[in-house]
Amino acid sequence: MTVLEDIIAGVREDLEARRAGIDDAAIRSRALAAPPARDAFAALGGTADGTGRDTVLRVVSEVKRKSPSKGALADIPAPADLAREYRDGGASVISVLTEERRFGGSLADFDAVRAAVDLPLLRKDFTVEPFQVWEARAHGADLVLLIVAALDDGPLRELLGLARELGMEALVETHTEDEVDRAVSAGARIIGVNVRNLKTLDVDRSNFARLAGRIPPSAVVIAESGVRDADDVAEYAAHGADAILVGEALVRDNAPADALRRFIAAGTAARPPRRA
Ligand SMILES: O=P(O)(O)OC[C@@H](O)[C@@H](O)c1c[nH]c2ccccc12
Repeated sequence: MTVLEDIIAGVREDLEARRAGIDDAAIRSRALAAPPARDAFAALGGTADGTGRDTVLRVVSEVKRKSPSKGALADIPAPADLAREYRDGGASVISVLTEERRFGGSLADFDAVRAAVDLPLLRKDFTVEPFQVWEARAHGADLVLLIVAALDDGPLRELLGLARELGMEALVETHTEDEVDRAVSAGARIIGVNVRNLKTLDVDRSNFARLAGRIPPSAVVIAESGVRDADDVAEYAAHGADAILVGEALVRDNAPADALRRFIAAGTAARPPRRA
């Protein structure tokens, strides 16, 4: 069993436990009653013709307590306070991990962040069932995560379609050429290249440059994982990242807002001219 399969088995068990407490009809009506989703694609600089590439490097800042590769990363007594720091530092989107077993996240963390800031929020979890998409919207999410390695084409399209029906977008995460091509043909317009292989947890930053060029300019390209400092940000930006997704380096920093400002400045300065 790969790490990814192992995580998903736990996610499915936890999902069944939550479903015992709230039925499908109830979660759907909560989702439909929630205030409308914010436009995450625009917040990330996306435009239909790709002109967003002229603008600043955007950051998706993550609330991440622990990870399967590194264990505990930071004590986060109040996710709402961290979220306000992220907002003040210029985050475009905040990602909140809700996977409990390996990442120490929860929907309670998500709710706390939702109550504290008005930015678009990514519900970061291993989304494998439509119920999780309804649930995300019911909690005020604007984006869900769809990991191509975890989904066949049918479910990938179905979950992406449902997210959009509910007014949300999806961050469609890839790690190989084939996954990028599957994301593009499914119609994804926010595509992440995760330099961490979720089957082995190995990080290879050079993967980003290799894969980013396959993504059409109409999509927002997000470099995910492995940012240690402003030099890493500049490198991703130079290779075509419109945005970066950062967890560890921000949660470990005593002044995350300042770190964010440095990342945004370094990434914006390194961005190449817009691709034709
Ligand atoms: O902490 P890092 O190295 O900055 O990585 C953040 C983010 O990319 C990582 O948390 C992540 C990327 N894809 C995921 C899928 C599920 C859970 C977590 C992730």
